Amino acid sequence: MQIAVKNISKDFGRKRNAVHAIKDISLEVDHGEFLGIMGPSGAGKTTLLNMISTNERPDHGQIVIDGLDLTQLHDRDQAKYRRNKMGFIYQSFELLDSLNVKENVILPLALNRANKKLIEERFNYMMQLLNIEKLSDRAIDELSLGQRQIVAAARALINRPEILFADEPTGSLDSKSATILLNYIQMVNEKEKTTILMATHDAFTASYCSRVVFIKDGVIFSEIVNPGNRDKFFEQIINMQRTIGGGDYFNVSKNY
Ligand SMILES: Nc1ncnc2c1ncn2[C@@H]1O[C@H](COP(=O)(O)OP(=O)(O)OP(=O)(O)O)[C@@H](O)[C@H]1O
Repeated sequence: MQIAVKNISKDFGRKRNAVHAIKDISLEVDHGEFLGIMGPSGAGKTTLLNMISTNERPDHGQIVIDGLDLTQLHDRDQAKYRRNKMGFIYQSFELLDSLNVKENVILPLALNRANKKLIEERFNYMMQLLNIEKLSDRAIDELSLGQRQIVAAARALINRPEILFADEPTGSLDSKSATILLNYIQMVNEKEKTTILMATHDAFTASYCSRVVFIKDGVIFSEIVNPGNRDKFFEQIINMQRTIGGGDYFNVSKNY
């Protein structure tokens, strides 16, 4: 087991206005898993991801990764841990418009003061792996949304993170771009053995995972393991969404 989430809780606000975003959640994730986190809007998906990635501190409980209790680290050491071991992809890409594609992708290595040769090697490898070599010199505003997200994935992965966190990575993409991105993420999971934690409300996106945990109102409601067939898994996810309820997050009609 790589990640042990032990009895974490998180409240926002105070007293009468307090929101109990996460209530005593425990969860284990193995090395190389591709874990999906699903649940209705406001269920606590982003808060849970942010706590596991140390971007947010839990009020109670521990996050233990490879035997190290990250909740015991000071902010500065947590930031260093994130830089060295974790990669992030968000719905909004978070690329810097003032830099071109190459400059964006190599940024994590440049910030870590990696040597030039390593930067070139890793850059070429990543661009080839994700099939975006042609985009190297482009400006960010010359890219389609799908291309932007694959560039964001390249940047998240250039450091060879042990864990990739993806929060609604397909949320801004059309179905074709989403499919391309998900195939690349799955390939990276298999080829690089990167552990992936992905929050999504979209059943098709979640069907790429090896396991999906469903949260509702800040607690784990259930989980499903991919039976080894994506279509079947997709159906199981849809059925679980129906069981949980929770309004408009059912993205069933999306025709991929
Ligand atoms: N910074 C914050 N301040 C106050 N309340 C917050 C904050 N962040 C999250 N919350 C609340 O905590 C709960 C869980 O939010 P969270 O964003 O984790 O849910 P989610 O499942 O990711 O939702 P969505 O699918 O809509 O993104 C919600 O009720 C939300 O309003």
